[in-house]
Order: sequence, then C-alpha cells, then structure tokens
Amino acid sequence: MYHLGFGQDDLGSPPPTLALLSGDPQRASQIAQDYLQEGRLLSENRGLKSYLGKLSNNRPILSATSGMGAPSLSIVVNELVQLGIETIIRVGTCGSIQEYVPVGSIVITRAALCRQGAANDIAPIEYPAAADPFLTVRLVEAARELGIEHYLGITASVDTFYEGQERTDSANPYLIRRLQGITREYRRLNVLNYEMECGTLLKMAGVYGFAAACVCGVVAQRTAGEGVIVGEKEVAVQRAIAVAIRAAENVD
Ligand SMILES: O=P(O)(O)O[C@H]1O[C@H](CO)[C@@H](O)[C@H]1O
Ligand SMILES: O=c1cc[nH]c(=O)[nH]1
Repeated sequence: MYHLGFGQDDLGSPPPTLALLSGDPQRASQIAQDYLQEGRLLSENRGLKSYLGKLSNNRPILSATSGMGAPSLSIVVNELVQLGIETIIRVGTCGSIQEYVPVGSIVITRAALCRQGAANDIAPIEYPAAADPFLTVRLVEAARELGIEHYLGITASVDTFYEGQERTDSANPYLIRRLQGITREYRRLNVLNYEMECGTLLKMAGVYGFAAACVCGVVAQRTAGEGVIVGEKEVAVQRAIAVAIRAAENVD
C-alpha cells in the first residue's frame, strides 16, 4: 500500500481483520508494546507507524496510525480496508464540551456531528456518521468491566483544532462569525466532545461496509479553558486503550 508502506504479504496467516487506529504514532507504538503480544513494526511511512500483534485470545490485530485530521485518516482507512480490515476502533484524545465529562474520563461515540470536508468526498453531507452498535456496546461493556468512568454520546468531529473548536488563544485570535459561540451551541445540543477524525471514519464505515467505533480519552475541558491538561493525558489515553483492547478481545 502506497501510504501505509506494507501489503498483504506482510500480514501473515491468518491476516488481521481488526485494527486499532490512533491519531498519534506514539500511541500506535504504545498499544503494540504494552498491550499486544508479539507486537512488531510493519512500517513507518510518512510518520504513519503500523504494528502487527496478537490479542490475549491469539487473534491477530493491527495497531495503525491515522495521522491528525480526516484527509489523512481517509487515506489510511481506505488502504486498511483494501488489506482486508473489517473492524476499526479509533483510539483517540478529545476535548470535553460538557461540564460533567471530566479530563481523565473517556467518551465512547454513538454518532458524530461530522463537520469535515473529507467526508463530503465520500458521502453526501446528510449521510449519517453512526457508530457500529454492536462494537459500541462492546466498548461500553469493556469500560464497565474495567470500572473506567465513561460517557456514551455524540461527538463533534471537525477539521481544525484551533478555529474549528473555537480556540482564540492561538496564532489566530479571530474567529469567523459562524464559529463564534459554536461550543455553547454544541453543549446545548448535548454534544459531548471535540475531536478530528471520528465523523469521517464512521461515514466511511457506512459507505464501505465495515464496522467502526470510537473511544477517546478526555484531555481538555472546554468549559474551563482551551488548553490540554498535559499532566492527565497519559491516564486518559491508557484508559481509552484498555477499553479498546478489551472490546477488541470480545469482537466475534
Ligand atoms: O490524539 P488523536 O488520536 O490524534 O486525536 C486528537 O488529537 C489531535 C489534536 O490534538 C487530533 O487528531 C484529534 O482528533
Ligand atoms: O481539545 C481537544 C483535545 C484533543 N483533541 C482535540 O481535537 N481537541
């Protein structure tokens, strides 16, 4: 595969049909090293690290990198599906929009408000960005079993970390009118969190015919400020990974 940098022949027998997909290549490594058996690097191309390993039930699994944002994710997901991947769990980070969703907890997406340009190349804007219900229930069950504080709900997937998530403490303090007040509006609409890949992933799943779901560790609390709470990020990420791994182990 041109962008992933590996192909069918690298995947062994039986090949994996399941992938965990992280925005951050470091997280893809962490999953392979700390949570998979026999994890080995398949490729590192354009910063996209991909690992092959096994779950505790011996099932093969990929730990891959989407990169940040929907355009990069769309390329990676397309190539993963060409390689036979049938189930994708995004393991991400996010910013909370609701006061009751604290930093350190996790958000499991049941559907996404998809404000992403790349998704419009794949399906009409009205096309639903819905998570696979069975996979999503697996994530919720995993969080319950592991005793991890979790919230199930709607995620806002947008194209920019700063302007699109209504951040003004950045190189661009000016927000165009349609983004001024958008976080408050989403809060009122019961949207739980902001991130940058899930909506496009879920639309691709509907169109291509694979199962997808998303779990994100909360690293920012947008009712309190704009910044990422770096000191609590690792805990949030580890919780999201643990839940994704447990859910993956229970996929049929
Ligand atoms: O931590 P990851 O998976 O990259 O996810 C979130 O973090 C990045 C922004 O900091 C975006 O990709 C966003 O979706
Ligand atoms: O606030 C945040 C934190 C992580 N990722 C995002 O997209 N937004």
